[in-house]
Amino acid sequence: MIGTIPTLDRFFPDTTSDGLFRSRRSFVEVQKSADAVVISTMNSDAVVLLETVNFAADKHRNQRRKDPDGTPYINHPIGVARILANEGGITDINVLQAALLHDTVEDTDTSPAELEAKFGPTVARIVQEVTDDKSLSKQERKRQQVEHAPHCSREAKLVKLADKLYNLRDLNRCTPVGWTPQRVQEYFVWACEVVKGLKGTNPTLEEKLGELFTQRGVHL
Ligand SMILES: Nc1nc2c(ncn2[C@@H]2O[C@H](COP(=O)(O)OP(=O)(O)O)[C@@H](OP(=O)(O)OP(=O)(O)O)[C@H]2O)c(=O)[nH]1
Repeated sequence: MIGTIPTLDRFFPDTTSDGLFRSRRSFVEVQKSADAVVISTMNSDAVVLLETVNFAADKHRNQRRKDPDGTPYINHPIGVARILANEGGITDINVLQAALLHDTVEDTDTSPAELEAKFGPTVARIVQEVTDDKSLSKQERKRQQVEHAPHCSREAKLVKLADKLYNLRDLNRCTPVGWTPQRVQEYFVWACEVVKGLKGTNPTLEEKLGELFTQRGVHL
């Protein structure tokens, strides 16, 4: 699109210098060329997702997965978001952002207030819903996930479904360092109990989870 010289304020009337969540309008980049100002438009959702994945990558920068290769941790949240988009058919930007950020509060120094200031209340709320209370014992955290799953919002249920699908596939791919076959099986059994409370949210993701459980002799 070729146009006259605009002021950026005209295109970012609702954007703050440090806030992204209000800048949902078309992102307009102005480039001066020899004889005209070229205005190219870029999907604002793409910009928001780039900022979100950059934030998550920075927060998880020193963390690795438990697999023998020590895969960078950020591969997990990116994978969860990709499952939602590519397999779950999810286009809700808040859900995709929450997937990218889902372990930042639980596993890094990120606070819920920081997420709300940067990404808005909806994203912060979804992340909070999928965040375990690390002050509790592992047994109690696992119990609470089963108990809370049915009461989560649909958005949080989607993130939880994709999170479990990613982790179960990862367990089939390779065993985390120090895990016995029994511990792997126990994770499948426990994950199935959580997923039972998420049923009726996304048929495709639930079917794929069901197949993994069946292969392990566990039934949804
Ligand atoms: N399968 C797999 N999981 C890995 C790997 N590296 C890290 N994890 C994480 O380990 C957690 C599961 O391990 P557990 O021993 O059951 O839980 P814990 O870390 O809370 O003690 C999951 O995180 P979580 O946030 O606790 O998820 P969830 O337990 O709520 O599903 C999963 O994302 C890996 O290489 N493979």
